[in-house]
This record gives sequence, structure tokens and C-alpha cells, in this order.
Amino acid sequence: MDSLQSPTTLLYLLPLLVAFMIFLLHSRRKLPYPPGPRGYPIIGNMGIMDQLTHRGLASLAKRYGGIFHLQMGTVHFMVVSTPELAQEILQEQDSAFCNRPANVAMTYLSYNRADMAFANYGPVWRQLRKICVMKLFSRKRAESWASVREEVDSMIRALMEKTASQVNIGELVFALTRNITYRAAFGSFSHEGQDEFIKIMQEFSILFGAFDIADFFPWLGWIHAQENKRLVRARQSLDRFIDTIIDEHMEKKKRDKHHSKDENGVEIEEDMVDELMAFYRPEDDKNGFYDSQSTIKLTRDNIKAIIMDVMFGGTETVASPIEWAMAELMRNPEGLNKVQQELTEVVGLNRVVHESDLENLSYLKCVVKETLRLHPPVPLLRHETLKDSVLSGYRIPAKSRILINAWLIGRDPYLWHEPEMFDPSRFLKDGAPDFKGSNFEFLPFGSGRRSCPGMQLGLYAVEMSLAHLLHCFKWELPNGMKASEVDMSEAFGLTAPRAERLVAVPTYRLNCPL
Ligand code: HEM
Repeated sequence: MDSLQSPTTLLYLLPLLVAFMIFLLHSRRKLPYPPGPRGYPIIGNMGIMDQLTHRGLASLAKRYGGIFHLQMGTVHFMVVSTPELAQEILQEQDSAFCNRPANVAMTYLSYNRADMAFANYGPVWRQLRKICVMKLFSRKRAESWASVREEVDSMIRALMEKTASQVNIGELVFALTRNITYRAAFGSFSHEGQDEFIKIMQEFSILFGAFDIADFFPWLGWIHAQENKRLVRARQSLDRFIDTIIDEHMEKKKRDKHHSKDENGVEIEEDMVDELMAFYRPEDDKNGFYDSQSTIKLTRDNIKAIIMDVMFGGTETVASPIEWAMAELMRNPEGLNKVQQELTEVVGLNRVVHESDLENLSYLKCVVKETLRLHPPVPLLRHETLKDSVLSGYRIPAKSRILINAWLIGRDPYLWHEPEMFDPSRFLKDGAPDFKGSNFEFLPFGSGRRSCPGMQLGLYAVEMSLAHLLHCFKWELPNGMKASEVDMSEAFGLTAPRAERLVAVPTYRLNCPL
């Protein structure tokens, strides 16, 4: 008998045959990746890395559709630009798509993801988010903060000195939001301290955006970060800065242990560091992340990283829509007139705007919404898959980067009538979309588990600042510039800021002093 046909040989070959059949069946059943540009071996599509902006991805979406695939080194990117798929990711399959990607710099500078924004999805993130939402970001808390009101007042006072002269609105509002978040985070205000902190944050911002080869070949990751001297220096300067502040707060706490009022009888207002220190766990405490009552305890690294979230989350994202709204209104005198008329009717010209007025300023609220539609400060929502998933019949492996192009969805002509036009009144119509997270054609704050926890606080600061700027002053363009000449181009950056700072001339319009 031929040896190949012997029963023993067949017995050995059978399992191999079965395994081969299973492999064939499995590979046949494997779903395809979404369509996308063909890449090169090893580097994939890294040759078009400069297209990873909302505009670059919008032009690729024209060619490849509402979902497409890019491979950067070993990392898969899935780019989505339809509200239906956004809903599937942020609502129906949120639990599988709610991780946050972080590059080498983000991981290192957030103390190995000790914050909320970059924390991996799981129990630690859930607890951090609970603390932040309850203690740091509630609107009630925001309204009780003197910092927003006082900083807006001092901006208006500074503007009154400049009446009839050219004002750089961009610089003005960026300084305003930096002051608000700095005071909210650290309490007292010192110009030297703030200047130092701004320098640290600017360096962080550059490093966050910098390209690193290890971002696309993650196995090069952590070792690489330790070798990057610039990253190490940046984190050391944040350490020095916030450690001093934490020590001062600890001293203050010991001093004020039995007092809730200061020496002048004024209630002591707690800043964010105070709030977070209530959960402080010294580094040498070996009792773990929770105490006996299962309350989360925070290390210094957690506190530093959360403060950094607040400074990044709350500064540019708030300043950018104020400046864009002013620019859109300067280009649209009819809209400007309408919003100022509403302010005159609701508030009058004999006093300034109060918080309680905001709910009656419906056109102003539409101006804010229309600005967030056209210029979302976070144009690309960045998520990461926790496990192998399927989207629209395509294979999405675990750890894929998901980019939802909120900017493009907000300008889709199938969803929005005349989408390029600035028309706040579209939001006055019955059934107009809202940004609370259940209308997937309008996602300035995202939706689902990773949506923005600072939304109420951010809106409050945007609405208050805009209401004051528009109520207190008439605005004109400088040097006889025409409305159509206002430059509306964007600079490259995570928050799509204006390329050219907006400059305009204010004239005081109230009948009363501030
Ligand atoms: C108008 C102002 C703001 C806009 C448009 C905005 C927008 C966003 C967006 C789009 C996200 C990502 C959502 C997602 O991935 O699905 C986000 C996340 C976040 N925002 Fe905001 N934001 C604003 C203000 C603020 C403020 C004032 C703070 C804090 C003081 C803040 C803190 C955060 C944090 C910590 C996260 C990460 C949340 C997480 O990963 O769990 N934001 N924001």
C-alpha cells in the first residue's frame, strides 16, 4: 500500500486538513476594511499625513465616501463623516468606541494618562469624570464663580478706555478665557504666575501636535518618550509650577481649618485645586486608589493632569467661538443689528447683562449655535476602539483610531440648507437641532460617554462674554474695511482658530457707567 494512503498517515493529516479548512473559511468570512487610498508597504498612507486635518479629510471623503480607511504605519485610522455613522459610534456602539487615543507626547505629558481626557475608558476614568462633573464643571458652580463675571467686567472696562480705537478682539478674548480658567483653577491671580503658566502650556501645545514616529509604530512608544529631552523638560516645569501651588493650598487648608470666611468676613471661595485636594492621597500612601468607603483618592499626578485638562479644555475652545462669532457678525451687519436690538429690548441700555437675562436672549443663543456649526472648536472627534468591531459592514480592529469629522457634518448640503451661509435664524425653527448630543448632524460637544463635561461652563463663558461685548459696544471694521473683506481663513491647530486675528473699533453704547 502507498504510504500516503495508509490509515495512520490519514489520521495525522486529518487534523491539519480540518485546521486548513477552518482557516480558509475564517479568512473568507473576514470582513473588508472600509475603502481608502492604497498605501505603501510598512508605512501605509504615511505619505499623506498632512491630510489628517478636518479639511484634508473632507476632500478624501469626497473620493472615498462617508467612511474610509487609512493605515499609518501599524495604526488603522477610520474616518467617518455622516450623522448615521456618528450615531452608531457615539450612541449604539459607544461602549466599544469610547476609548481616547493619545500620542507619545500626550501620554507622557498627562502623567501616563492620569487625567480624564486621555484616560483609558474604565473604572478610573469613570471616577475621575464623576469628580470633575460634580465638583468642577457644573453650571451652577460656574454661575457662582466670580471669576467669569469679574473677568468679563474687567475686559469691558479695558475696552472702554479704547473706545473709538482699533482693538485686537482675538488677543482680547484669548486673554479673557486664560484669566477665567487660571482663576477658576488656582484661585488667586498673579500676572507673573500666569505668564509662567502660559509659557508652560504653550510648550505643551506645541509638543501635543508634534509628529513622532512612535505614534505610528507604538512599540517604539514609552522608551522613546523618556529619551525626548524636550518632553521631560516640559513636564518638569509643570511639576515645579503646580507642586508649589499644591503646597500653598495645603498650607492654606491647615491655616483655615476652622474658618469658612476670611479676615474680612467674606466666604472663602474654593478653587479647583481646593476641590481636588479633598480627594488627595499622598504618593507614599499604599492603600490604593480607593479608601475604605470606596471613594476615589487622587495623587498629585492626577491633580496636575486634571488641571491641565481644564486649562486646555477651557481656554481655546471658549475663546475661539467668541472671536469667530464676532467675525461672522462683522461680515453680516443685518445679524449684528438683530442681536443688538434683542439686547436693547431684553436688557435695555441702562444696565449691563445679568446671568438671568441669558435665557431670554434667544437670537444671541442662535448666533452661538450657528458659530459652533460653522466653526466647531473641536472639528475632529478622536476616539479609539476597545475591541474588534463592525461598522457599516466593515471590519474595525481593536485599537483603531476613529476620527469623526464634525466640521464636515456641520456643512453637509444634504443636512443643512445653504450650509456655507451664516444664518443664526435656522436655529429658531421648530425641530432645529440642538447640541446636547442627540442630534448627530450637530456635534460641537460630541455625544455619549466621552462628550464634553465642560459644556455648561463653556457655553456660560461664551454667552456672557459675547452678550457683554455686543451689548456694551457698537462695532465697526477699521480703516473703512468692507464686511466682505473680513478674512475668514483658519490656522492649522487642534481647535481650528482664525488665521488672522479679528480687529474692530468699539464705541460705548450704554447710558450708564459699568
Ligand atoms: C465652547 C466650549 C467647548 C467646546 C466646543 C468643547 C468641545 C469638546 C469636545 C468636542 C470634546 C470631545 C467629545 C468627544 O470626544 O466625543 C470635549 C471633551 C472634553 N472637554 Fe470640552 N469643550 C468646550 C469647553 C470645555 C471646558 C470649559 C472644559 C473644562 C473646563 C472642557 C473640558 C473637556 C474635557 C476634560 C474633555 C474630555 C472628556 C473625556 O474624555 O471624558 N471643555 N470638549
